[in-house]
This record gives sequence, C-alpha cells and structure tokens, in this order.
Amino acid sequence: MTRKKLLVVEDDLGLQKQLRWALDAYEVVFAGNRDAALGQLRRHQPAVVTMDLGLPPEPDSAAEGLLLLQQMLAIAADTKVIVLSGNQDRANVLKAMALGAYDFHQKPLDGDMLRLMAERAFFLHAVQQENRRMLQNEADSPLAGLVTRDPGMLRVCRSIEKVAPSSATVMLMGASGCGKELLARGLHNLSARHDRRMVAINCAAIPEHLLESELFGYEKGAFTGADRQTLGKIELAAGGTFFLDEIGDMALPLQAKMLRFLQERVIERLGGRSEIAVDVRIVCATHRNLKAMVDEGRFREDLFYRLSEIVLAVPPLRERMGDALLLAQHFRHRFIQSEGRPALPFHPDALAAIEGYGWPGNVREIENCVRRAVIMSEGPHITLEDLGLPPGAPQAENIDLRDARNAAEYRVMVKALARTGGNIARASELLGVSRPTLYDLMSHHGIK
Ligand SMILES: Nc1ncnc2c1ncn2[C@@H]1O[C@H](COP(=O)(O)OP(=O)(O)OP(=O)(O)O)[C@@H](O)[C@H]1O
Repeated sequence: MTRKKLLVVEDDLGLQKQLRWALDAYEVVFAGNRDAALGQLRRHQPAVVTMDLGLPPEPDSAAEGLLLLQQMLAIAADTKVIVLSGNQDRANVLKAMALGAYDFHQKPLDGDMLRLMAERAFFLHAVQQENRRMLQNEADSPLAGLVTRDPGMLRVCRSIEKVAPSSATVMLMGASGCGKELLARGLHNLSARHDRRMVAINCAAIPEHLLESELFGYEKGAFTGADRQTLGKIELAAGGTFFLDEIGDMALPLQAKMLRFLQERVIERLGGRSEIAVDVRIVCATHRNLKAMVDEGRFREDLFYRLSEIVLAVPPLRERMGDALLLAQHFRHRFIQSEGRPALPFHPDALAAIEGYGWPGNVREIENCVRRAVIMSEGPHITLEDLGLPPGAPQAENIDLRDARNAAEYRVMVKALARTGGNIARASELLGVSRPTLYDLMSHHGIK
C-alpha cells in the first residue's frame, strides 16, 4: 500500500530528524526553504504539511513562513498545514491561523501529539476530498440529482445509461417512493428524445372512466361536457417519452386498448374517426408484482411482455448500503438552503436513527422527514425528536474497520474448520495461510 505523503518544511537538520522519526507512518518529504517547499508541494501534492515559520533567509522572523503559507494555500487550498511554533510566537501563530493554517503545535516536539494531529488532518482532508468528488459526480451525472453510493442502485443507473439511446420499452419495478420517476426522467434526458417532452401519467391516481380520455384524448362532442377537441397524454408526448406510472393499476379493458397502441403505434381519440400515428418511447413503472398479476388473470400477459422489453428492479432504500445517511445529508443541505436556515448538523443520535430505521416510504419518506426536521428544528442540531422517527430506533451498526475485519476473519476460520472437521492442515490450506498462522489466529479469536 502506498503511504500517505507529508511535507515537512524545516531548515534545522536536528528537528528534521525528530520529525521523520515521529511521523514514520507517513512518507515524509522535506524542504529547507520557501522555494524548495513550493517545489515539493507541486511535485508530491501532500495532504498534510508541517512547517516552521522561521525560514531562511530570515529565520528569526515569521515573514518568510507566513508568505509560504499563503502561497501553499493558494496552490492547494485543501492542504492541512500544521505550524510548529516556539513559545514566543503567539502573535505569529494567530496570523498563521487567520491565513488558513489547520492547527499549530508548540515546540518542543511531542511525538504522540503530533502523530494524532497529523492523523486527524489526513482524515479531514480525505473527507473533504470525498465530499468534493461526490458533489462533482452529482453535477456531472446525466442522472443529475440522483444520490446513491449503493452498488445495486449504481448498476441500475448504468443500465439506464445503456438502454437510454435505444428505443426499447423499459419497465421500472420497485416500491413506492424509491425513485422510479427520477430514473425515468434520467432515461429521457439521456435519450435522443431529450429535447422533446416527457409526459407522465399515474394510472392509480385517475379514476378508471377518465383514464381512457386522459390517455387518448377526445373530439368535441364525444361525450357530455366534451366542448372542444382535447389531445391525450400519449399524443402530447409525441417525439418524446411517455411515462406510465403504476401501470399495474390499469383496468383490463384499458389494457387491451393500450396493447393495441403498442402494437400499431396509432391512437384514436374518443369520438374520433381517424387513426393518428404517434411516435413515443414508452417507460412504465409499478410497485406491484406484475408477473403474479398475470398468473392471477389481473394483467394481460401479452401487454406484460410488450412492456417489459427491458425490466429494471429498483432496490428499496433499506437494501441500499449507506444511502439513507447520504440522502439525509443531501436533503439537509438542500432544505437548509431553500428554507434559508443556518447550518444545522444532525445530532449523532439522529444519525444513528436514520441509519437504523427501515424507511418503508423510501426516498420520498426520508425527503419529507428531513424537510420537516429542518423547518421544525430549534437548533443547534437536528435531533431525533425533530425527525420524529419512532423511538427506540435501533442503533447504527458498528462500522469500525478493525472490528469488521475481525468478524470476517472469525467467520471464515470457523467455516474452514467446520468444513474440514477441525483438521488444521486442511483448514489452513483452504484459508491460504500457514499452519502456525492459523494457530495464532485461532488463539487470537479464542478458538480451541
Ligand atoms: N436517489 C435519489 N436521490 C435523490 N432524490 C431522490 C432519489 N430517489 C428519489 N428521490 C426523490 O424522492 C422522491 C420520490 O421519488 P420518485 O417520485 O421518483 O419515486 P417513485 O418510485 O416514482 O414513487 P411512486 O412509485 O410513489 O410514484 C422525489 O422527490 C425524488 O426526486
């Protein structure tokens, strides 16, 4: 593994040695003056720098050090600079902090303290970089606005990107509020039809007797109250994409008419006499199990196959790794801005509850929950009460890497021993370690 780089700006060779020793967990590069430091910064791009303010040619003043600090932060603003100061340097340390230094450490050097400081600085830098990458990805993504880090959901996004340029009919299956419409919009935006309209209709929200005229439109006088010609949603989407949400809720007689449209790509307005050719890309969505509905005779099999040229299963939020927290932070940022509220971080208890809760209403539920909390919170944190999550939400799982490694090690070791009936030689072969290593591991985990 490559070690993290840390730049030490120090002209005193004795101190250089001490620093190399104290910071031996990192790849330390040195510079003895301002020019050399700027060169090393450009070359190695270290995340963390320690620097003495008194540098040649004026080692007794802080002028050279303060200038260097400004120049370094101008080149790489995220660099975490730790200033090493003497005890007479208070005023200069304050200046350095005001210029953007990350922290300071008073000489004589305390190795433990310095290591801790460097570790925290690297951590903060990594978090900031990750945030920056996330924001960048979000802005760059054609599926803009879709927040996820979950491998399953990312696979769905990649599939959307792949099928978008084709003319295939796509069916999105997934629970309510899990982002099907957002994905359909992404698909439309990525397709050659993006400069035309995407028209959506929710089959569950419109009474059965009105749905037909909503879909196909009607001519003047087609029925009482039809006082002028009205185009249907399918026709309005001509050249673009037609999104049929909750297709599973469409009644059987209308399913037959929909099938005819899909086969012949023509519509007839209610009360009309002519067939009108309409070129639209169809995307549909449902939270129902359409296959089961077909088996029960509640959904036409031929329509099912017409609609499901490409089927994408959108995972519910509870199955997405880490997405609940990511989405909560995303919506918190968004609503803080739109509601004009000051920064309102989540209280750790609130974070634990967000992670532990099952989110049956999926992303829509988390969006509403965070919006309410941002509006209601009296600060300085968003608390568990602000979120209104059920009390006693389970605590977040432990994500300590060492614990996770230990648990995984224990699991595979027990498996290998079980598979080989406790035969150490064969178990160590299975595990790909030597016998002494396996004995060590067994004793570490208390396995007899
Ligand atoms: N991954 C995501 N990132 C950011 N916002 C999301 C994400 N998924 C969904 N949303 C937001 O959550 C809300 C619900 O999403 P959407 O309407 O797409 O869900 P749906 O599956 O179509 O729901 P329904 O089945 O109830 O129609 C919307 O406001 C949407 O913008």
